[in-house]
Amino acid sequence: MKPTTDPVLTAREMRGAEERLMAGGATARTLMEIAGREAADWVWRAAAGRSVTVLCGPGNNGGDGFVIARVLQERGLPVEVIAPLDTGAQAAGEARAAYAGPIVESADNAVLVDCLFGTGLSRPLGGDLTGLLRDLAQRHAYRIAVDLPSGVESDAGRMLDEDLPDYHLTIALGAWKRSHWLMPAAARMGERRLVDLGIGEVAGAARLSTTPQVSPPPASAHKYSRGLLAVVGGAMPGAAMLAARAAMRAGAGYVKLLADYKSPMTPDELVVDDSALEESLSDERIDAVAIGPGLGRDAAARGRLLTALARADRLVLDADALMLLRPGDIEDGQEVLLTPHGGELDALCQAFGVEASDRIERALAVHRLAGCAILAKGPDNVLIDQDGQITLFPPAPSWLSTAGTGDVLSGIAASRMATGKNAGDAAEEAVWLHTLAARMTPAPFCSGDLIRYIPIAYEHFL
Ligand SMILES: NC(=O)C1=CN([C@@H]2O[C@H](COP(=O)(O)OP(=O)(O)OC[C@H]3O[C@@H](n4cnc5c(N)ncnc54)[C@H](OP(=O)(O)O)[C@@H]3O)[C@@H](O)[C@H]2O)[C@@H](O)CC1
Ligand SMILES: [K+]
Repeated sequence: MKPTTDPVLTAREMRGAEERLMAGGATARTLMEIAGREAADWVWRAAAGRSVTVLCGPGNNGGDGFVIARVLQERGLPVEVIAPLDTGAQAAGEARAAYAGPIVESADNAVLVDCLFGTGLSRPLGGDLTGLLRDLAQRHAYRIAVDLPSGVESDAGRMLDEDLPDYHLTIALGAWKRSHWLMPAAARMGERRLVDLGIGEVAGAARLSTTPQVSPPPASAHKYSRGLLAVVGGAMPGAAMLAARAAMRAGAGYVKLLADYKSPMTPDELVVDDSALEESLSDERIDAVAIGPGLGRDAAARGRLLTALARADRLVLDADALMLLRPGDIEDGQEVLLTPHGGELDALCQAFGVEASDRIERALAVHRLAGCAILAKGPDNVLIDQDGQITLFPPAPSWLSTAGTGDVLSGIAASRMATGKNAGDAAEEAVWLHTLAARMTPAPFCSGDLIRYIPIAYEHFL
């Protein structure tokens, strides 16, 4: 298992972590005081002397708001509090009593601090509260969410109401919540900061990916020792070619395209092997196989997929291969990475009889039933590695929403696997290489442009 140094928790895991802190002597009130003070530091910096409105809700998120308001006022900042609901939680009530400043119906200040709801939000806000939030958002040029923007459900990245405001800064308390890194919620949060409450590691929790370190080839390297990747082509040349071209720049020493076409666009460095698939895959020097981009979805394509699965132990399955995969295809002892986008994850769930609605739960179920690692790719990548560890990532640039970038990602992941990385590490490195290449490629770009920036991204992680 990877260390969960930066855990990403569900609301339930967060409550468990809070209970452990309390068993160690902390109280809800002391935790609120620490969280509120630390959050106030961030608000103080962002406000830079400007006036602040704190919107406080009925629970402990509202209690944090009263601490923030008190601390900012003690430091001399002009502060007003709006508290549209009665305070319910005991610690929050104490925090409210300790705040001596103005409580108003509405306010026009420079900075809005949203402490209406955090992880305790259990249902949509409804008309009055959404109206209030939208109105306040219009009146405040700079908006900060404490723990979570109100209206975000903690675990699945869902918005419980429509047309809620965007924020410039979101201050997570104690630990990241899954929705800090899942769309569509993550897109509303602006910059993210984390306040440490000493929660430490949480067994079984998701983790936030940290930047990888890749290596140069060892001094004694030759093309085979660096990893031979076979990309299995099929009906359409373009997508397999993209995956192969990306793989050539992501670490493998030798990339072969197994297909019966040679287009004028084929790079000189790419070896195209058009012999029968059984024969070309019998080369024992092959370290990993990538199959799916441009494979097709007919019986011949399914035949090529079964041949690849019969002949290779380490594979990346993408695109059409994911539409063709069936329960029982992957055998024990094989190391396989699936890289589905949303529609392909739907198809996998259908093929494997998975009914969960939460994306992470769906990916976990496919991981268990298919017996492999899975990278659910998109603007918010979710990785389940071979051991079931969930890893989330900082958001990828939205310019990646263009044809072929998924083929590039699976090509990079396959290249990393060919170098000897296990499926989970290969996928994690691929996401970072792909994301950084996208940040550096002049936009709007197409997937071919993106490929040229993979080596520059690689160099960055050396
Ligand atoms: N964990 C930790 O270590 C720490 C946690 N801290 C803070 O605690 C926060 C979690 O606090 P929390 O559990 O009190 O939840 P919170 O989000 O304030 O709201 C719950 C209240 O709202 C109500 N309510 C819900 N939905 C509603 C709706 N649609 N419309 C109206 N009401 C609605 C709900 O009522 P009920 O559903 O019970 O009817 C309940 O009264 C967390 O985000 C962080 O900020 C820090 O202080 C320190 C360390
Ligand atoms: K909030």
